[in-house]
Amino acid sequence: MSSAIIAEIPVIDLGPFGDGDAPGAAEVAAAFDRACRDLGFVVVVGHGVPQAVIDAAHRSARAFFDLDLATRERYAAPPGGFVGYRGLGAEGLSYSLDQEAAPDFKETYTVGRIDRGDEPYFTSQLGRMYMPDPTWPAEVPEFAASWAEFYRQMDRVAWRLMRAFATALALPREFFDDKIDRNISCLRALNYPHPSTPPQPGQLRAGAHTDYGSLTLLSMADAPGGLEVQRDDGSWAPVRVPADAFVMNVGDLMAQWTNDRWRSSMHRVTNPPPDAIGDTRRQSLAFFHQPNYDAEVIPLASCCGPANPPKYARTTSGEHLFMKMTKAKNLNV
Ligand SMILES: O=C(O)CCC(=O)C(=O)O
Ligand SMILES: [Fe+2]
Repeated sequence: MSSAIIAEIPVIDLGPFGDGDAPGAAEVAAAFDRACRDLGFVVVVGHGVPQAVIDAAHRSARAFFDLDLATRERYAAPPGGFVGYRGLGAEGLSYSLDQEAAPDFKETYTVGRIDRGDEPYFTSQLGRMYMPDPTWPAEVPEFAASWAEFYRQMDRVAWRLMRAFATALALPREFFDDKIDRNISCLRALNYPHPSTPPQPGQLRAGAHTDYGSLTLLSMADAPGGLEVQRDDGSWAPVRVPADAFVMNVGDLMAQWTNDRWRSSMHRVTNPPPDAIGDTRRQSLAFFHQPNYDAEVIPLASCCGPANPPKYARTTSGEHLFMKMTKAKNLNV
């Protein structure tokens, strides 16, 4: 990792934040405010997720993608659904920004919220759409348990980050608690195969896009052809993290909540260089944190003023997600 990369994507230790009441909390929150005003990308260390939990989730995903295609396709997302397997070419993230290009050269496996209650919030038609039953590939026996554990741990990290966000925005630290206590986050493994033929014109591993929700946490195994974030001048900065750290990036809903004080930056996953040697397969695990589907998102008063009127109309977490997923062809509706 070059020092330029380290300098560009700040590293923040979440440990001293605690749950928002630890002595170092204010300092950690201030570091997030600075980073989120800048590129909106942070390398998070001290997150508390055991390495064994991270490794087990990666191993299960890898074992799934190693199954033959016919088996993988048995777990294909049903029409109109987004959980389960989606093969090469099923999705183009650039479409979510109305940019047509060749589809992403990736395959994915996704689960929605795992712990659900029996109240209407969960059992209603909307609840079932945003939180469909997860499907677990039987051929990888440890998949279900390793992913359920990883999901819960990531949910906890995201909850702490949202407390850091509230503190950073001079709100009561509990401000987001009741907006994310029944969140509709999804956990997705992305497998970028080693390409055996050159990419189609304009085809990337993942086209340029912004993420839709409050924040995204990414765990990745390093490989040629990786994540890049767009700088102000339009150029792209590589994002690399060690296997024990997560990349955190701000999503659209946080940008809207903060009236663009914070940035939901464009990012993409590039192809491996044509002269890359050996296997360039790459895998990442993304936890897309998405508030409760009925949580209202209205620019915060503390981020607006006479010189800075609200730029966004009211939306809800669910409405925003539905609109973006429909465009990206995550939902066949
Ligand atoms: O695989 C990665 O590193 C990032 C993928 C990504 O940005 C996404 O799926 O939203
Ligand atoms: Fe993304």
